[in-house]
Amino acid sequence: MTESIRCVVAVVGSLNLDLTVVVARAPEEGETVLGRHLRTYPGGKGANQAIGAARLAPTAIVGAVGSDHAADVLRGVQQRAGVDTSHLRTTPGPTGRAVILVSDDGQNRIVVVPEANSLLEAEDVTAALDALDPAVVLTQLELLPAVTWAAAQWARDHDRRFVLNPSPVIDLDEYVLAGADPLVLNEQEALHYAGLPAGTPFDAIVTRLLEQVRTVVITRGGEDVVVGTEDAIEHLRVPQVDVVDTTGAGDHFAGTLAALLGTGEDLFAAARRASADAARLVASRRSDR
Ligand SMILES: OC[C@H]1O[C@H](O)[C@H](O)[C@@H]1O
Repeated sequence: MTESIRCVVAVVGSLNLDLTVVVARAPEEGETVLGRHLRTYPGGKGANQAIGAARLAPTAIVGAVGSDHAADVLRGVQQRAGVDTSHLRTTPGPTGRAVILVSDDGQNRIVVVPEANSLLEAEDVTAALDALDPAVVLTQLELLPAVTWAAAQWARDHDRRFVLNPSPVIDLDEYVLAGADPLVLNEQEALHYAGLPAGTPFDAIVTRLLEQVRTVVITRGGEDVVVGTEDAIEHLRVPQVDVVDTTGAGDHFAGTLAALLGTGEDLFAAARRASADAARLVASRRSDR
């Protein structure tokens, strides 16, 4: 008899087919620019995070895709990465899409059209987490607020680690924020949730966030990663690389971090390793990842 492997990370999250246009520079308002080429890639913050986590620990994705070809593509990509897709719902209609502009400096601008992602319901999440019984629940904010709430509530009720990547930025319920351990976010998101203006010193931002959440990890691109707990705030150095495409790097960071935390790594060590992995990703084209 084969023993089933315990799920370490359950990613409650979005899956999108990314339509990516590479441009020399992003257009200004009212301006037209020529794109270099258009490519499609499997994406969605949840899907990207699940792939990052699955490299290090048994991982499942809890989400929804549509009933189109994109759904087959995304499910196949998850399965080939070793992600358990048995809690991926198929809903009538299209799968989520994202339109992404990547400019020559490697930076991106993203518009997400949620489609099937917005059909995932709180009950789906609770039932899936009951069945998977993960050590860590990782989520972001491309799903309905009630779904995020259900993920946070399940983790709290079952005393499991809740890793929250509050992206894209919305006005988030205090209850959801309070469970975050850690809250994983970038600089702009950190300013928003801290309610502080640009230019505020990072330790002050972390201190403010720690009034709302248990632990904080702020990724600052090539600058550093700031990790805050009730005992210490540390600025971790990140590897310096030539930036090719930053798309999905933050997701990869969050997935890696969740997997390492789920396997018993300490937060500072996990953030160090996750930033090294994310740096490697940023230095490569998505087609080569
Ligand atoms: O973080 C990058 C991701 O954001 C959006 O979800 C896109 O689908 C893309 O893959």
